[in-house]
Amino acid sequence: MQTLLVGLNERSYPIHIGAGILDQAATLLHNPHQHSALPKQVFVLTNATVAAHYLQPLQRALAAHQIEVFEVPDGEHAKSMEWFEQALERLCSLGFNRDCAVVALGGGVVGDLAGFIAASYQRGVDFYQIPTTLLAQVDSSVGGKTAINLQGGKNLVGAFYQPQTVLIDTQCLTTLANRELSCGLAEVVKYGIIADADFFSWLEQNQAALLARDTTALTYAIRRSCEIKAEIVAEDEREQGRRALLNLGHTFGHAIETAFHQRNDHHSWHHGEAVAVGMVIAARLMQLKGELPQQAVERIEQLLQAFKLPTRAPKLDLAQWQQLMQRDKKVKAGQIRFILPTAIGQAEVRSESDWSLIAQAIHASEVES
Ligand SMILES: NC(=O)c1ccc[n+]([C@@H]2O[C@H](COP(=O)([O-])OP(=O)(O)OC[C@H]3O[C@@H](n4cnc5c(N)ncnc54)[C@H](O)[C@@H]3O)[C@@H](O)[C@H]2O)c1
Ligand SMILES: O=C(O)C(=O)C[C@@H](O)[C@H](O)[C@H](O)COP(=O)(O)O
Ligand SMILES: [Zn+2]
Repeated sequence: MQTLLVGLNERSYPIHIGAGILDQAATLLHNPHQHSALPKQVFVLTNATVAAHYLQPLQRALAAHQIEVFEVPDGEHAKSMEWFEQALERLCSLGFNRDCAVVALGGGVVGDLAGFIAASYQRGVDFYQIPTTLLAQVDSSVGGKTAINLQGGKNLVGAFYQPQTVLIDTQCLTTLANRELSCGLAEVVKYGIIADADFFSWLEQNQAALLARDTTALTYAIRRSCEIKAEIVAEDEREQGRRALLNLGHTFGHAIETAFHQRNDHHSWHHGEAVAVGMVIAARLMQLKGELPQQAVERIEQLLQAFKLPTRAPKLDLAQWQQLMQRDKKVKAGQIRFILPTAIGQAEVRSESDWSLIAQAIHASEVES
C-alpha cells in the first residue's frame, strides 16, 4: 500500500492506495485530526451497482460498527436536491448524531453527494471517501469539492468539505465498465496537460497497458494524478487561483453535460467524455490564437482517442453555449474565464471575450453533419 498526504494543516488527510485494501477499512478509515477511530454510527451512501460488488466486503470489514446503508439511483441525476434531502431526512430519522460518519462508496456522483450531505448534516460530520471508479480515484475523492446540480447547471450548490481519509482500492476497477475506465482516463490526461509533460508522455507510451487494466500502470496513473491534485489543492484549497487549472475542459464540458441533462438525456454524455471534448476545444482555441502548436493539439486529440474518448462536440447553438457557460463558477464580473493550455504540461486561466474565436474553436471540434 502507498500513502500520500493532502497537506492542509488542520484539514490534512491521507490517501491510501492499494489492491484489496477495502478489507482494512476498519483501521484505514480514521480521523487524523482527532486521532480517533471511525465513529460507531456509519452512514454508507452508495448505489445498487456498486453495492452489488463492494457493500458486503465493506460491511464485513466494519462489523463492529452500526452501519446504515442509503442507496441512491445510479447516475448523475442522483446529484440532486431530492436525493440530498432524502438522505438528510434518513440520517435524522435514524437518530444519527453529530459524532456519526458519512462514507461514500462509489463513483464521483456518490462522492459529491455524500460529501455535501456530510458537510450539511448538523453543520458537518466526519466524511470518508471510498472511490470505486477510476475517475473518482484520480480526481473527485480528493480535494473536497462536494456538490449537487441544478437544472441550470452542474455543481451549482455545494461546499468545500475535505474528507478525513481517502481509501483507494485498485481492485474495485476490475468490475468497471470500459466506458467508465475511459472517463477516468480523461481526467488523468488533464493532469498531464496542465502540470506534467513527462506524465503526458508516459501516458502516450502506456496506453495499451492502461486500457488492459494492468495493475502496475493503473496504480502509477492513480498515484501521479493524486500527487498532482494534492499539491494543487494544498496550495489553493478554495480555488482562488491555481486550483482553477483543474477545470481544464470543464467550462465547455459542463455546458455539454447540462445541455443534455436539460433534455433528460443522462446517458449520451458522461462527465469524463464531456471534459475530453472540452479539452480539445480549449486546445484548438489556443491554436487559433497562435499560442499552441498544431502538433500539441494533435497529441492531445490522439491520446484521448486512443483512450476511446470522444473528441468531437455535439452541435449546440452558439447562444446556448454562451448561456450555459455564463453560469460557470469561474465567471468574474460577467467575463467567462477559461483554462487554456500554453504547452503540454502548462496551462493558464484567461478571460476570453472574443466570441468569434471561441465559436471557431467550437465549430472546428464539432461532429461533421
Ligand atoms: N468533486 C470533484 O472534484 C469532482 C471531480 C471530477 C468529477 N466530479 C463529478 O463526478 C461525477 C462523475 O463521476 P464518475 O465518472 O465516477 O461517475 P459515476 O459516479 O456515475 O460512476 C460511473 C458508473 O460506474 C458505476 N460504478 C462505480 N464504481 C463501480 C465499480 N467499481 N464497478 C462497476 N461499476 C461501478 C456507477 O454505478 C456508475 O454507473 C460527475 O458528477 C462529476 O461532476 C467531481
Ligand atoms: O477539484 C477541482 O478543483 C476540479 O475542478 C476537478 C474537476 O475535475 C471536477 O469535475 C469538479 O467537480 C469541477 O468543479 P466545478 O467547480 O467546476 O464544479
Ligand atoms: Zn472533472
